[in-house]
Amino acid sequence: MDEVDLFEAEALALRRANAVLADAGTEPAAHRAALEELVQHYGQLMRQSRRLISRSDRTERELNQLNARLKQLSDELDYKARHDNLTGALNRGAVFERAHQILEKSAMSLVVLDIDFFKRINDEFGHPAGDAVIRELVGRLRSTLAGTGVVGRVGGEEFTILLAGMALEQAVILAGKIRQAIAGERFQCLPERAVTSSFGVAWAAAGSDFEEAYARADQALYQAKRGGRNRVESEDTVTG
Ligand SMILES: Nc1nc2c(ncn2[C@@H]2O[C@H](COP(=O)(O)OP(=O)(O)OP(=O)(O)O)[C@@H](O)[C@H]2O)c(=O)[nH]1
Repeated sequence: MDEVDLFEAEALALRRANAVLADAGTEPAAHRAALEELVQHYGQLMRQSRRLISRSDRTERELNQLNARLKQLSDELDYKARHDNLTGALNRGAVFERAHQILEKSAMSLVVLDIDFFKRINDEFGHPAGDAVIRELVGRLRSTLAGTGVVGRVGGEEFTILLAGMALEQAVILAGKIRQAIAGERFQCLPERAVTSSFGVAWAAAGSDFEEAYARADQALYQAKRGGRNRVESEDTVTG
């Protein structure tokens, strides 16, 4: 296929001007005409170049904006993939991943907690009221923890708190404070009835298996439920 010469008209004008220049016998009028033609094409080329430059600047700005938007969307997607959208807490996958990262470097305690008789809250007050309780409960967890620990929602009404570097006894005390922060004052979103939770606490050495510690905390939680709920049990107090 023949290539299209974008500057065909300009090339012709240039060739004509060169021919006039090379011929010593040409009339001044012919020189003038060749010069006028060159000036006209030169002006046109400048106008087109300016247009092209401003168009490419605009395209570059649009590309930068698109890139920024893409980055924002990918950050949002990443956030959504790792967080529970009802409470903003880490989701199960992200909390387990975080736990493995912590255990690579240090020991930790973990607290699992589960809202007591949550099904009844849903049954009596409706699912949206249940959702509001979950949100307010996470708010109370966060304000009691005051920046200590990582909160994850690992199931519908079950949460895990990772406490890097914290001893079991301290974690049991902290779980007691959280229990009180939940049970001690009626929820603003559900003043009609008390909300309580049960707790299981376990400790994991650095480099140990998180899933095993999680199972021990879960066993302690089961004992807290069996023992009457609204209480804290630790792996040390599990009787089997
Ligand atoms: N509103 C609401 N309810 C949920 C959500 N996820 C799970 N649930 C409900 O949580 C309830 C859990 O009930 P159960 O596992 O029987 O436990 P429970 O009633 O809390 O009883 P115990 O744990 O034994 O004290 C079920 O009714 C689920 O439908 C959620 O995101 N929102």
